[in-house]
Amino acid sequence: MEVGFLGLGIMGKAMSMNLLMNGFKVTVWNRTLSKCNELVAHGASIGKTPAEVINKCKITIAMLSDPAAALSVVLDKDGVLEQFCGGKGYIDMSTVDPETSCRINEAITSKGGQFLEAPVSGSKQPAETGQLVILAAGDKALYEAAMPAFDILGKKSFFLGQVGNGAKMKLVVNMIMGSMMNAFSEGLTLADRSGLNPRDLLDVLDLGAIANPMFKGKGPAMLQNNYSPAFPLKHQQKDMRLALALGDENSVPMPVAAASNEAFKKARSMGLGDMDFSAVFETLKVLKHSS
Ligand SMILES: NC(=O)C1=CN([C@@H]2O[C@H](COP(=O)(O)OP(=O)(O)OC[C@H]3O[C@@H](n4cnc5c(N)ncnc54)[C@H](OP(=O)(O)O)[C@@H]3O)[C@@H](O)[C@H]2O)C=CC1
Ligand SMILES: O=CCCC(=O)O
Repeated sequence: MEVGFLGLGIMGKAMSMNLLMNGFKVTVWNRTLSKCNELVAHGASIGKTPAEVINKCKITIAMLSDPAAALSVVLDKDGVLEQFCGGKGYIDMSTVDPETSCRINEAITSKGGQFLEAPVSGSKQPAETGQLVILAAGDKALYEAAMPAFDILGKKSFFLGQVGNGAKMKLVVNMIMGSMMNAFSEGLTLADRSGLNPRDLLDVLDLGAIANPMFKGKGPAMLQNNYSPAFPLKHQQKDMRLALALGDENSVPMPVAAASNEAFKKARSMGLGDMDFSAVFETLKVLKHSS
């Protein structure tokens, strides 16, 4: 099967490499074109623009940073829409808001094409090992046509109905995750300041009702001030902001998520946006120094 792939950041690089290593023919494009080199060295073809990739491939996947990037790649000069026509499918796996997904859907279908949103749960390592959870919605025939690729990329795919539902599900999940990360950071800090060994806290948490892969995976690195990015903090803050907007639209009070968003904004203001989202832990250390 041949696919196009637009966006070779942390996730896109791992996902496209995984497709390549599993026998797919992949044509890649990235805004910073030099990031295509590693994929090309492993057998990928390169498109100089998104339009060139669309022209070549029947199905193209995108994995881009945020709503502005997702729209720009479709609508701007040399973008996806310039070459779109009937018989082609576009799958956006970026995390965006439902409105952005709906705008892209309208643009693609106005050209006779098929559109699927398919944001993912799971981070850098699951992307490398094909263990993502795919949250698809939109064109059911495209979902079925893309299943050989989804089977490589993920351990489970959900089809959630109309366009927007995938984005909503993803934002709800990441809203919960961001709030959990803040509660976890406060717990590690409270344990330390009240005289406990935070490593003991990790062991206790891991044996109880709130044990989870995120605490287990990120905790030891956080205690060593290691925030090597798997999920960049700037993207987690974007997801909190988009989830809060979804809460506004649906009149859902979300005081916990709102406070967590403020903590991620604080971390961004400290220059931590490109670090892993667990670097929000650092915002609590600043309080210590200033007291
Ligand atoms: N990292 C993770 O754990 C997860 C991330 N996600 C979501 O997946 C998406 C990608 O995440 P991730 O790979 O971590 O992000 P990165 O920041 O590593 O990569 C972002 C990608 O978007 C491209 N990009 C940014 N702005 C533009 C633009 N204006 N025009 C064209 N391309 C642009 C970048 O190109 P360039 O190289 O030129 O900067 C790069 O390819 C995000 O929506 C994120 O929320 C979802 C699940 C997990
Ligand atoms: O959007 C990013 C999700 C990261 C994760 O699920 O670990």
